[in-house]
Amino acid sequence: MTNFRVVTVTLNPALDMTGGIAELKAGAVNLIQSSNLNPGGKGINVAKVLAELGAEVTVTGFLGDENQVPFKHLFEQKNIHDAFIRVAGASRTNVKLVEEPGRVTDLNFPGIAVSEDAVQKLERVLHTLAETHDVFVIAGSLPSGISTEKLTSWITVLREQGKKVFFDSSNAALAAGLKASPWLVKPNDEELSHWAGRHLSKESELLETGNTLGQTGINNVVISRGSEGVLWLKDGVWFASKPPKIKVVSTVGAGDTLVAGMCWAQLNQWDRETSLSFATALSALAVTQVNVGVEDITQVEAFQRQVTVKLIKND
Ligand SMILES: Nc1ncnc2c1ncn2[C@@H]1O[C@H](COP(=O)(O)OP(=O)(O)OP(=O)(O)O)[C@@H](O)[C@H]1O
Ligand SMILES: O=P(O)(O)OC[C@@]1(O)O[C@H](CO)[C@@H](O)[C@@H]1O
Repeated sequence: MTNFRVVTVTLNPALDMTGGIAELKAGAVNLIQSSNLNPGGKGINVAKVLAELGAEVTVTGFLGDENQVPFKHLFEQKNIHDAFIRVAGASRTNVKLVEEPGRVTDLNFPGIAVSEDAVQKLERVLHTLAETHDVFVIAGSLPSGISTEKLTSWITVLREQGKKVFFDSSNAALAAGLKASPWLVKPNDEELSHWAGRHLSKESELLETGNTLGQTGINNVVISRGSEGVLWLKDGVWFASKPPKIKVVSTVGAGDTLVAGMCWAQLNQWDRETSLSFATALSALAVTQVNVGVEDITQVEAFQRQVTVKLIKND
């Protein structure tokens, strides 16, 4: 019997303040035309989407005690189990400026520094959750107080316990997580380029770098490419998907939604084409709205019929 229990770990959550603007001018006064404030952070976004799809989700990580109310509301609304460690202070507010054609400028702040005591508390929570959960999603940046070595060791321990770890991060945290061979990684093309130390613009370059990752023991390498879609390596075989052409409202959280879709597909043990077309459609739908979430599953199914999936020759 499949269980649909998932833990998502957000070490550095954020309130996302999204502002709509016709055209952003650096160094000038910019008037914002519309605004939204939503609890976010990569693991929380994944949790929200998974909960809406029907998974039983537990969230953990570090949450500031001063502005936790919107997060708590979200967890209550979506029946998400709250296992966050509270830390003194306010979780960061990240600013997302969305210009008319859908271009997003992210202003991501550092977040609250985490104490050694809080780190130990989180380790105990992860240890307990590992007794009853097989799937963990670790996503987002590291706040100060969490070393990259810690991240590597957490993923290593979970993998040694046979857990499926989905991992999505960037910069030094991405490199640290990759060292522990998570079960699935989802860099976007830019993050992968940064990791590789060279600009990967062609599909062949992305495949080559993805193959290198696959050879390190990572079971699934999922590369997201915005409107170009997704490349997915599993068992030495690449598949590519292309989403339908859509009007972009905001791309914030599209990558998290893709991770949630891949995770949901795995929980359901769908075949590869179904998994990839579903996750691609789900993430494309995310782009048509400001916040992440699946209001209407029939919309996802309609998008899924327009996604193309093809096998790629891997030389
Ligand atoms: N303009 C778009 N049109 C259609 N689908 C899109 C578009 N942008 C993103 N997507 C879908 O969302 C997926 C993830 O997008 P992207 O590659 O931008 O992730 P990301 O950079 O990790 O996102 P973020 O960090 O903002 O959450 C893509 O692979 C694609 O399936
Ligand atoms: O600084 P990080 O943790 O890498 O990214 C944080 C963040 O940009 O990721 C989500 C979108 O993917 C947002 O909800 C959030 O603001």
